Amino acid sequence: MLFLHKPATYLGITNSFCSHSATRFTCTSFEKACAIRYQISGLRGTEGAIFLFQNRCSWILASCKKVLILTIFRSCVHTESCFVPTSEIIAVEETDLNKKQRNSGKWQKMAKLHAFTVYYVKKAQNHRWRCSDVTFWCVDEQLCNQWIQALKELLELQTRPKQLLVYINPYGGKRQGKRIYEQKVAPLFSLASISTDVFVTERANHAKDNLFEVNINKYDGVVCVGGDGMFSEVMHGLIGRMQKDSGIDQNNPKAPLVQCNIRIGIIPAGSTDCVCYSTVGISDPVTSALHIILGDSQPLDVSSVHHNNTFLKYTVSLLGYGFYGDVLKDSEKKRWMGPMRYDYSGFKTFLSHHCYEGTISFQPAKHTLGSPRDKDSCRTGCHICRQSEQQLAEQRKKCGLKHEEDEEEWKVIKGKFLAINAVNMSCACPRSPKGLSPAAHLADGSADLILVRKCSRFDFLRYLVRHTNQDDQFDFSFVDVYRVKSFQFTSKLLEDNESDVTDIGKKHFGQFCRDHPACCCNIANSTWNCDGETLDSSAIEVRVHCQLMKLFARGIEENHKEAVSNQSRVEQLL
Ligand SMILES: Nc1ncnc2c1ncn2[C@@H]1O[C@H](COP(=O)(O)OP(=O)(O)OP(=O)(O)O)[C@@H](O)[C@H]1O
Ligand SMILES: CCCCCCCCCCCCC/C=C/[C@@H](O)[C@H](CO)NC(=O)CCCCC
Ligand SMILES: [Ca+2]
Repeated sequence: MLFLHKPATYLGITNSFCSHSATRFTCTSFEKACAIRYQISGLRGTEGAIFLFQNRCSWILASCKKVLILTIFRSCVHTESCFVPTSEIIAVEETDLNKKQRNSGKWQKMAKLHAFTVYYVKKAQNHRWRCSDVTFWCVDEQLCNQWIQALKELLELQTRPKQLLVYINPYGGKRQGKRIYEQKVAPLFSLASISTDVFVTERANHAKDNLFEVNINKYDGVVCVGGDGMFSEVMHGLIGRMQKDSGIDQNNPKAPLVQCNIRIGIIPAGSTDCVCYSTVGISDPVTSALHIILGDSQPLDVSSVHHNNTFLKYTVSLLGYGFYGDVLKDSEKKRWMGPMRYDYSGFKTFLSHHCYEGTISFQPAKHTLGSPRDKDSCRTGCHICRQSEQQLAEQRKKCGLKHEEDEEEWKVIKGKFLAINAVNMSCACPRSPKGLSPAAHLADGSADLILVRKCSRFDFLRYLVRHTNQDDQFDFSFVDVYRVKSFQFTSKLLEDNESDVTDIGKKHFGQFCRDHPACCCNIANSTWNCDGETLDSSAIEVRVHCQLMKLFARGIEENHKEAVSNQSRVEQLL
């Protein structure tokens, strides 16, 4: 149990909301406390933090402030302590004492007590977050209310969602979406006083169609419970609605799209959950719910895919031709298998070892500082993404929504490929923890284009295995990777058909290369896997739109080493 003294004193010492600058600190009589406070304020991440000291021995705080403060700090030296930034407090509630006292017999004999509970984010291993709580007790009702009021005011200052629109796909992944939402997410939203309008979808595209009709301005965000396919649906609904409301023609591949400011939260309940994993660092419904509650914001690049001036789809994770297109096509017939379908179809497609001939042309992304071969990955507060954000703002200032003519050079590559993968983000997921392109950025306005040329089955297996371990998957002579801002692809079959439409033999799908009977090259086209959905056209034109939308996420945080070392420095000071 923890007992507290007056909010002003406590918060003053610990550099919380009442004072952000050292000079405004007035508690000069407490020399030791002052010294501690000055040193704490020099630590990164402690601005505006309240410090909750967990202490196994319980005491009621006396009125003598000096003794009180020193007592707190002294008694913390050898005990557990933690500090919680105010931005990571979930809720503050008056505590139901009847319930608490039943659990703690010794307090029953005492005078009337008052208490409140602070719910906060506790960071665990592997980017997992949990809701933890600490209860503060007090004999003085007024003091207790003063604390509750002070903390609630502090929470009001945070910009957090209050009203959310939730779509649940009951059939995604292992068909657990509804249960996950009701048992793990809804109680947290209610604790954080978030109101929700919940739709359980009844068919594919239900959520997307609904987003064109609802009064979207009523909501601070949209939550989708499901996998990448469900996220894609919600994203298409929101971006499409935004363009429609602004009179932008999505069929024009060069149209500058209007940014979508309403954030999407993803509660993972699908088969791959790549977007969630790549933006949060883990596929875990409670962690995602807490990111939504705190009102985190992560901008995201979105690519548009067109064919012959017709809009096909948007993509944020994988746009893959060849291997991943074939895996998807085969796996769609096996949906009943659940997430296992990808393992089955993956193995089958690997054995078939088809390669496809075609031409890729692309514009290298010269505006961004990074390269796909960088050793560092995109992390929370990434400076490369921030630089792209600044460029975007400058460009908007200069041209507004006008389209800027793009004269930059195109590179052309012809060949036979086992896989052509374009990824807007790393595409990390539980199957591949560092993803298809570990150094790809979430919001730098570029995609990584990975070309896997024809090679032996054994070499392709070596390449695939590197998606699952720490080795560099680009360190192969048959793999090339480019950072691009746009690209086009045309299959050889289509090129031939366009140049010689009378050659009927070439239109026969499913045949193999006639010139070289032993060749694995498939005359038929593969299909594009666009974030887990197949595209009808093999010839496509792709353009990356920098930071077109936002998620309730903060990117993957650096390992907790830094946070832990901050905390232990605070402990040392105490
Ligand atoms: N009620 C529904 N009935 C049938 N299909 C639906 C329904 N609601 C949504 N869908 C569609 O189901 C598709 C797949 O859903 P979802 O992405 O949630 O699961 P998944 O495919 O198992 O996971 P992942 O995309 O991560 O591999 C989506 O494209 C979505 O449009
Ligand atoms: C011998 C060991 C070889 C193991 C190779 C494992 C490689 C796994 C890489 C996984 C990359 C996933 C990229 C994300 C794609 C999503 O947009 C999409 C929709 O959810 N999922 C798939 O297409 C599902 C794709 C699943 C492919 C297996
Ligand atoms: Ca990107």
